[in-house]
Amino acid sequence: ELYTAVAELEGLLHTEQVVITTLGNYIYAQEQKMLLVKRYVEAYVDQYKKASKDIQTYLQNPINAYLLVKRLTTDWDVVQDLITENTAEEFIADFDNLKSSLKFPSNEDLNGAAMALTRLQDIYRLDASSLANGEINGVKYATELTAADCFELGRQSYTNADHYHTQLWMMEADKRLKREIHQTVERSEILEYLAFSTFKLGDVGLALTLTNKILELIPTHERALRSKVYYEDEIAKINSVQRKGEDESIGTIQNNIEARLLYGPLCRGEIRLSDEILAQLKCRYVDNGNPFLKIAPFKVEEAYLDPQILIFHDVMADHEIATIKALAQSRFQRATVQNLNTDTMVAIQHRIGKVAWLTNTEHKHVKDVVHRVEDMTGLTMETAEDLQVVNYGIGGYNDPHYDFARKGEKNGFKNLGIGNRIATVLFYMSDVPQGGATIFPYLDVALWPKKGAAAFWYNLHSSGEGDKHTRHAACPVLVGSKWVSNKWIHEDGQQFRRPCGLKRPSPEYTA
Ligand SMILES: O=C(O)CCC(=O)C(=O)O
Ligand SMILES: [Fe+2]
Repeated sequence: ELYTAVAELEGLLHTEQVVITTLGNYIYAQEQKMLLVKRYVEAYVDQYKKASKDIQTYLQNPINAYLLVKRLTTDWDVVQDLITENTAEEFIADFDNLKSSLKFPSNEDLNGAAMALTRLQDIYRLDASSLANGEINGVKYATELTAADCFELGRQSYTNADHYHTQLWMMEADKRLKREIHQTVERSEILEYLAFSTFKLGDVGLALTLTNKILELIPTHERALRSKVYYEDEIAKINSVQRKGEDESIGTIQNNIEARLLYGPLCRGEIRLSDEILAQLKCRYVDNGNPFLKIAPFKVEEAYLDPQILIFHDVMADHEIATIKALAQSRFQRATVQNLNTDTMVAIQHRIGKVAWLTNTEHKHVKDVVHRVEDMTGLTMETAEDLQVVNYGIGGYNDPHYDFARKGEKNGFKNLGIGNRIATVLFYMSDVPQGGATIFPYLDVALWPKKGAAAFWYNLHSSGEGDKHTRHAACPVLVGSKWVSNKWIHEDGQQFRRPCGLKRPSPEYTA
């Protein structure tokens, strides 16, 4: 669970630093030992050369005779001790200590980090070759991947039964391997995964060709020999009966990819509102009739009119952000969201970010922010939920959802007042260099995080019905660390603030 938030990754960098120092010490100790052994060898060579010139004369000298015997007794003992002395053991003990005292990522973390990369690949249409070059959208951010790095991405995809990405990354691994002087992985291993994923994706013919390539490299490769027979059988079957559809897992994975591609264009910023709509959107200063706000009114920008989505600029100060982040960081848990489809595996995966809830009484800055929400919206905070803080790491996202609870849905609202979530105020507590937009797929609206700004919209029509158009999602973070906080406002207590009716009133603001 470490990979989800950039803040957590910092701990791993510390681990790496300690690992580097420990390994450096180990190498130094080994080198010192080898230097000593080398010195003994040099002395042996030196004397041996002298002796070889004239063996008889050399051995007739009692000093030489003594030295020869000494070299092969006590000196040799020293050398032997040096070689057999296990300096490694000492370091192994050190490493065991490190393991228990430092943060080390698990295999699950590795899988999560790899999945995050493949998810970003889909949504932002990043091709494997550029990614392997360390490039994201033309900007070089990272070092190049080796064939082994690509191979591991493929292998992680394989463990998730994601044959599509297995194939992509094994192909990239093979391409890179050809250019490597010091080869980082065995070609036969790449080909094996490549053949299997290719088969799973429906191309038995190519799977067989790839398997034959393995056998060219290693004619006795047992698994390849078995696969060859199997693939040949499959081909024979296809030739007799038209082969039925592939196994379901591929369908599901491809559906997932479809789902991602559906909102990919919005996440990539490829879709813009029409000029007609844009022309109607305005910016203004708003004081909501509040005398205090006359002096410093809110700067409000309309992001959409129906339903109304407003952006409030500069409504969270840097020092408030710092406090809220610090409070949240101390109690992060992996985000969980209620899931109606009961597929628990998926439940963890449709939102990846760390979540913490902050109460008003925790810190003056939290209280100030919540009070500001009341001024911004004109709605009571009496029945609102605590402030929810989220930090999305690389690849962190939130699938399309409604903030309100639908009929028959058990709501998992925190500190809930009675009633549904009438409105959402979403504070952006960081800028995000690439990715991380909040998108409204039905409206073609994408809100790009801007530190200190907040988005505000009503989730419910004034009748209390959920507004279907408010469906929204958080696009995966491509580069950076995204911090937001949600203030969910409830229906209860808003009766005199937002009169109910059958039609949605546009919130009234006095400019
Ligand atoms: O992070 C975002 O941009 C949206 C978050 C969101 O929709 C939620 O937490 O309910
Ligand atoms: Fe939401």
